[in-house]
Amino acid sequence: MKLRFAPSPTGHLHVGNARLAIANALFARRHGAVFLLRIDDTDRDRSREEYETGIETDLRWLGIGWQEKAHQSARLDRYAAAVEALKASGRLYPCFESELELSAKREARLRAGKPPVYDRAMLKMTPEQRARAEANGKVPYWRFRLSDTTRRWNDLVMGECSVKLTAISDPVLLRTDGTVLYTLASVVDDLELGVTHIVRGEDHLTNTGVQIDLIEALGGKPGQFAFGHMPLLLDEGGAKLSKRLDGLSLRSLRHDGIEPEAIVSYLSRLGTADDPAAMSFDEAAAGFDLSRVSRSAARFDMRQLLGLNRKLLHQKSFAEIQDRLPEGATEDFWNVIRGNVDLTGEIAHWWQVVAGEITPPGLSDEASFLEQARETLPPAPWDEGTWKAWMTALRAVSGRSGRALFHPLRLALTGEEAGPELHALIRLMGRERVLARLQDAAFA
Ligand SMILES: Nc1ncnc2c1ncn2[C@@H]1O[C@H](COP(=O)(O)OP(=O)(O)OP(=O)(O)O)[C@@H](O)[C@H]1O
Repeated sequence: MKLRFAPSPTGHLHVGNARLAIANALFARRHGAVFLLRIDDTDRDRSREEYETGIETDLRWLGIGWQEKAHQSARLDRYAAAVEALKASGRLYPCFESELELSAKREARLRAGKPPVYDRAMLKMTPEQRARAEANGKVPYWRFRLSDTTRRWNDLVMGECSVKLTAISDPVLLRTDGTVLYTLASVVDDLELGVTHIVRGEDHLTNTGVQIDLIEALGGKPGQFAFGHMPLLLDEGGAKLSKRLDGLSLRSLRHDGIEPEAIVSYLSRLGTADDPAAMSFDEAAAGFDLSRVSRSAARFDMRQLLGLNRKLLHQKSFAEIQDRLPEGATEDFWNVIRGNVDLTGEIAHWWQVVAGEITPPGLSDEASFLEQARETLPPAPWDEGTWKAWMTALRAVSGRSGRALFHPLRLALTGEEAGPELHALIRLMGRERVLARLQDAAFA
């Protein structure tokens, strides 16, 4: 078994692309199949090496490896050979009509109440007519003559699908400049590189009937491939994600401090009836089933992803996160803050709170209370009973309790309205820092 993920290196992978990469990788892991990374780089103007490097970085970050890699740009001779074979079998025929002529024909057919399908006029051209056109400097493009049949397949996601080829215009597979179209390149690759399962986005669904026809014309069997078309992923506003728009890229999520496991967990169960849960790559693979994926478009929900990220961070041990903690950060520090971070980027902030500087909140209204807090602060050394002893003393001198007692303290000590438990934070901060913070807040 072999699956492939085939991105074009024309931008950074977004979460929609990632959904497909993850689906292929999980399917491959679950069934022990080979994962092929195919770089669809035939668009020389838009393809860039840095994007290809970026795709590899993103995939590795998600925990996706590949056993094989191919570049379409290195296989142009294979596409040329397929073109020759199709010409020889008469399935590829030359056409000379201009865009203008074609649109006039389309309109005439529509006016006559017929579907605007190409009329195959060029199939009837005699060798003399063709020679004359070429002598006049015209260069043909080439269309693939579709079978007069309906192609059917049982899609792994969409269920029973069919495409009536007589309702479709014969597609152009070779341009006047000699370059081939994606449909041809993709089919040649899938046939020659031994792919067995084609799992891709719904944007390729309408083309599948044509591809099955082409597979057969190139010597394959119509049922040789299993197809699965996953619905497109929309952004929170309902728009289709695109590399061109650089929206919701994996790169930006990584920079924002999202964990790769959160993305894999979220995207592997998106559009299924399963509740989103934080899981490892192997757990995600074990329960992955394309037939459970909804057939309608899914919407990306950042809150769900952040929720999973928070859970995953909470579960991480010091050893697992250590290399991403600020220098000097201890296991105690991690255990105190880990329940309070949505994103790894927030860790540095809490490190500043316990071991660095914060902007003092202006609490001059609370100056006398903060002074009482300084006076009642127990002497060093501190232990687990310190906080309780301090609060008992402070309650007695200030007459405060509940929020009136804790809120100004939290603000003065951390600069934040909410966060990890204060009793744990003060032990990480140490007595001198606590005293300084109380003073700074009173005079800010
Ligand atoms: N919004 C999306 N949701 C789900 N899958 C998508 C989405 N966009 C692309 N894909 C899938 O991602 C895979 C890689 O495709 P490709 O590199 O052509 O991405 P693309 O974002 O459509 O590119 P571009 O924006 O440059 O046209 C394909 O299987 C494609 O079907």
